[in-house]
Amino acid sequence: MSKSEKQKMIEGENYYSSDPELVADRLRAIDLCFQFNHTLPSQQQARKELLEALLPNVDKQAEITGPFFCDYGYNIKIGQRFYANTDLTILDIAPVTIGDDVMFAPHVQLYTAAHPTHPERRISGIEFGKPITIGNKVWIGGGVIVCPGVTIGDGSVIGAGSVVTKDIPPRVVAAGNPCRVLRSVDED
Ligand SMILES: CC(=O)SCCNC(=O)CCNC(=O)[C@H](O)C(C)(C)COP(=O)(O)OP(=O)(O)OC[C@H]1O[C@@H](n2cnc3c(N)ncnc32)[C@H](O)[C@@H]1OP(=O)(O)O
Repeated sequence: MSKSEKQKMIEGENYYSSDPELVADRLRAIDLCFQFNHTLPSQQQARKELLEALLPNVDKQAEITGPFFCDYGYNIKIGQRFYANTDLTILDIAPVTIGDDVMFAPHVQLYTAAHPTHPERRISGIEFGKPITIGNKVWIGGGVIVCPGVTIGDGSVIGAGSVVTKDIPPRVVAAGNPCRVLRSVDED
């Protein structure tokens, strides 16, 4: 049996996002994001239920300030004691895996989504994703963009405004565009 466009998307193969199953999944997710983003901060139970419906693979105690945006929701896994400050965007075409005790500052953007750089192939509508993995005890500073395929090691810190284009090892402070290792966290 041939793979569905959804299977191809999750497995990082070329796929078409115009596939009806994916269009329906995205509509469901962005409706839930919209509803979540239009609750009052004090509507704690409603916010919790909306996040649980949107993010079935995220620890139920995760704290996401909002506004929050994602494409599908079911491709995002987050461990215990997660906190995200305002305006988190996760384009979860491919799996996004976040460990325990992770903290995001405002305006963090995780992009698994990619399009061909070749213009004629790009306008054909074909696209693909690459997974993003963030280890345990990571702190990501304000305005950071994490590009497709990147892994950030356990215990690392990413400085504000960084664009992370390549893997970052465990237990380092890294910053800049492109993001480079500055020092070990153990020098603190
Ligand atoms: C939930 C929440 O998190 S809300 C809080 C939001 N706060 C933030 O997002 C702040 C994030 N913090 C940072 O970006 C900090 O600069 C850190 C943690 C990355 C680095 O802090 P420190 O280890 O104290 O580094 P320090 O200030 O000594 O700078 C060391 C060098 O790195 C450079 N540097 C530090 N941060 C950055 C950065 N974000 N981008 C580029 N370069 C940087 C400095 O300019 C300095 O360069 P130099 O050696 O040429 O002078």
